[in-house]
Amino acid sequence: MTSVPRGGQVPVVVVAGFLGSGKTTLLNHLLRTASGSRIGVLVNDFGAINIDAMLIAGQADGAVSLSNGCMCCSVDADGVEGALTRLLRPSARIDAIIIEASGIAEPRALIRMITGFADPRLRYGGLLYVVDAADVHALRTRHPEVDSHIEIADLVVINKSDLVDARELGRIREAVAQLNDTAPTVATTDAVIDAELLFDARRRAPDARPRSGQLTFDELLVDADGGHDDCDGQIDCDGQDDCDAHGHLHDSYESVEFVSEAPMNPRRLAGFLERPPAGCYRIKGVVAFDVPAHRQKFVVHAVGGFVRAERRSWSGEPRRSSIVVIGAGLVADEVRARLAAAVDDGTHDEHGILSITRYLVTAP
Ligand SMILES: Nc1nc2c(ncn2[C@@H]2O[C@H](COP(=O)(O)OP(=O)(O)OP(=O)(O)O)[C@@H](O)[C@H]2O)c(=O)[nH]1
Repeated sequence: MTSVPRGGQVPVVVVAGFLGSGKTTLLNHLLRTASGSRIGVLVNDFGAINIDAMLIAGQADGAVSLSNGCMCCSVDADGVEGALTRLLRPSARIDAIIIEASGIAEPRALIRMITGFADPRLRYGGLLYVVDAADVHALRTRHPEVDSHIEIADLVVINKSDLVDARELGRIREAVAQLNDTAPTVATTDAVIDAELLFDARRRAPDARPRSGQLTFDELLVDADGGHDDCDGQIDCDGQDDCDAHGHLHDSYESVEFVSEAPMNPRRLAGFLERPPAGCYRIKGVVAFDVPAHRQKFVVHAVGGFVRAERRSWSGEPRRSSIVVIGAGLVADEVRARLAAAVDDGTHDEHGILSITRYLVTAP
């Protein structure tokens, strides 16, 4: 990827990759490790509930989240432009901006949107494309358009390399190189990459005022009139030049959201994650259980056949479960009915929590 020129333009790096490949994990890693740099983050999630923004380190610290469907296709690019403009104001003193595209965004349209902004303080910083090592071959068969995304990447991160052996990793590298022989590839577990690959983290002038890490949400919104976009969870696409979207991945994907104020039953929720409804590819959510010693916030993920859970603390937000199910051909009523059946009805189940805790990973 390119480094920041002395002129001081802020690079805008797009992080894209299919559903569940590890984009949020990567972003979180960068936010945790690039402590010397101030990174502005735009998160674009698919669906009305922005789970990704909830999962960004520090509870959306420094994140402007745009839950208006697929960013590349929002008719009104002002939402993105406005957010970028806020991040670019001098008082924000941002070193780099990362846009996490939704898992079914069309990177080309996003890149055109960024390069189309006539703001001299901004420069396109490249496309980082994340692939899931365990799924990339099947994904390319299912969605051949992924090849064209890899072709235009400036850096390809082959994530989840822990799930494949060295020979398979070699095959994936070869396949990526056949599509794109100029972009470097990095094989990672838990998307651990060096921030220097994305932008020059040493850019700050020696006499610059000390900075206190990431911007807070409030700092970002300080001069935001209207702030976040009016979002209705719809994907708006009018087929403009910047949005020759027909044939985009999101055409065939939809999401179903489920929110419960009552806690979930761990065993039944685990059953849902392990045997997802027909057409489901991806499930993610934050979940509350009413189980002694397990009343923390559980973050649950299912991608393909893989389930993962993390335990975090609630940081002031309501103890509520929010789950997003993404797939093709989902029957929304059935999905919601199955999740409703996984709400805790008070049935005693002494060891039920084990069906979730067995999937716990230590947050990287
Ligand atoms: N085994 C394994 N799991 C990983 C790795 N990186 C991420 N994951 C898990 O994969 C799941 C999806 O990761 P995310 O970072 O949320 O993926 P994403 O690309 O942001 O997903 P979408 O927002 O749905 O597109 C989570 O359960 C992660 O913990 C890895 O290197 N190995």
